[in-house]
Amino acid sequence: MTAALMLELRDLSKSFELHHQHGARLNVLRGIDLRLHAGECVVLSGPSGAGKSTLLRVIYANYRPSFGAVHVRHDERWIDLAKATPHEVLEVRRRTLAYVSQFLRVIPRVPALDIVAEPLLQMGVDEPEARRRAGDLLRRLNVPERLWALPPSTFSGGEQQRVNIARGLIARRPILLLDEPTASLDVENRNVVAQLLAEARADGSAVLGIFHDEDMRDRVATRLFPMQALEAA
Ligand SMILES: Nc1ncnc2c1ncn2[C@@H]1O[C@H](COP(=O)(O)OP(=O)(O)OP(=O)(O)O)[C@@H](O)[C@H]1O
Repeated sequence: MTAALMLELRDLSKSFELHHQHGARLNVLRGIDLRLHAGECVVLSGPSGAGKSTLLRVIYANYRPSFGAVHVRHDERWIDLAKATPHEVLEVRRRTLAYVSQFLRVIPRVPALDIVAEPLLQMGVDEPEARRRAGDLLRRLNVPERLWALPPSTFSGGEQQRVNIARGLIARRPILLLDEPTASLDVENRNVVAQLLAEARADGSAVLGIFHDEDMRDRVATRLFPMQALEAA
């Protein structure tokens, strides 16, 4: 059986208007076509400035593309996020699309355990179960138990990143977008993340990510998607 198509980008382009430079335009993405299937891990590769992070942000609907389509399979129907309403975007993010960036957006005064459990609570999992699963995941990611009741604002970069990964992976989503989620992690914790991604793929998640570390890229990628920097318009 062929794996289900989960995400399809068609002729996608993105340019930014540079307001401080008299409205000059910077072309970052042009004519991107990409198909992502369940169980795949496609890694975006290419030099700094090639538009890798921009592409993930366009897919997550943080940026609207200048041209083209972002088709996402959501509840067995297709939604073009380039044209979706804000309500549809939120629905897709709640159940279909997860985005794990390099940095944890710390919510003041909320303990690490609650930050990780929150996506499960939003899906209707009861609180004791959500907190138990959050603890299990933090333990796997070697976040010491003494930190779980504390807000992560004082955590080290690597500890914050592991809380961020736990929050992003705890509620299994069909499509995972990962922007350098392992940049500040040591080898042992990178291994844990590689294992968690393998489990997500085995469960049918489709993964699209950026990993600058070559070793990590080689371990997790089923395919590379090369990108090149464009000239300014
Ligand atoms: N909001 C924005 N407004 C204007 N220009 C932007 C914006 N976001 C990104 N850019 C520009 O788009 C280009 C691509 O940036 P992007 O961060 O997507 O590259 P990247 O391939 O992820 O790079 P790196 O590997 O260094 O993280 C850069 O020249 C950047 O300055």
